[in-house]
Amino acid sequence: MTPFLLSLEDLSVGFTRYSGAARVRTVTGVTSLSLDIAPGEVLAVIGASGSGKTLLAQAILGILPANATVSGRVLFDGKPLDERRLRTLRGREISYIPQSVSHLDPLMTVGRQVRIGLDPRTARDRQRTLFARYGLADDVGGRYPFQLSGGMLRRVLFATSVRDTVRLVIADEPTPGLHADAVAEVLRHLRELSEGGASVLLITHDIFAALAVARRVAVMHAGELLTVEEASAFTGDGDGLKHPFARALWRALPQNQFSPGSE
Ligand SMILES: Nc1ncnc2c1ncn2[C@@H]1O[C@H](COP(=O)(O)OP(=O)(O)OP(=O)(O)O)[C@@H](O)[C@H]1O
Ligand code: NI
Repeated sequence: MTPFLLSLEDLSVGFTRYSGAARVRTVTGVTSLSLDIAPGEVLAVIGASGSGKTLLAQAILGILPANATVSGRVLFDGKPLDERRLRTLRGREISYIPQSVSHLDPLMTVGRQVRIGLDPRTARDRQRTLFARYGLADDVGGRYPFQLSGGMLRRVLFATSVRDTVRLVIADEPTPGLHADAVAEVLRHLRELSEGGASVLLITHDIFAALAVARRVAVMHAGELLTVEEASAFTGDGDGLKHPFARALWRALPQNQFSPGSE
């Protein structure tokens, strides 16, 4: 039995693009990516916009865009995560906190959306518990997404995606546009999930958010996973980082103010 909850083996995602009359071009979104996540581990994936982070999440969840082709293997509990297993695991053992609050249904009250997938007999009680956990007042359940603030919508997304049975949480950019307190709150929720035993894959642009919760940080660039670094190595001048790209990324942060010629 593998010690890993999730293993990606040589995962690639490509797109077919039609340019001109019949010329077909394949564009790679993710190239030969291999990665393991241990039970209860928080692993962050960082990388610039377009580096393939969301595709990685979508490949694991089996929700890639229709024009994507995928190869390689995704193992959950050491067994291939095929469409059939995904159908039973998604929303129960594997949950997804999507990049955009536009994943919420604009025409359904947020309370109903939080109750989707819950046992109908206990759904109302569970909703109350989840709302309390994420600091949402009870009456918020009767409102529609457009009636809530961005921060409240983020918390609703957590409430819709988090179940007691969850073993893997994939959070895609849960913090952009939030003020510092709200970021800290989101990170605290992710940490709580991992303390409860779930593995967390945190996708983010924000390296400091990543370092606040993750033990390891995977660095993506142009569809490739360049390196997986220990979070503790992102310190000082980054000498402990294995990969030159990770060192460059770290040193280029305005917070790290390395004067030219200081190396
Ligand atoms: N449906 C699609 N058709 C063609 N190309 C796509 C499609 N979806 C994504 N791509 C391409 O794949 C690459 C990776 O996209 P992805 O959404 O994974 O990036 P990302 O790292 O999540 O970026 P961001 O930080 O902006 O969310 C991009 O270059 C994008 O143009
Ligand atoms: Ni993305």
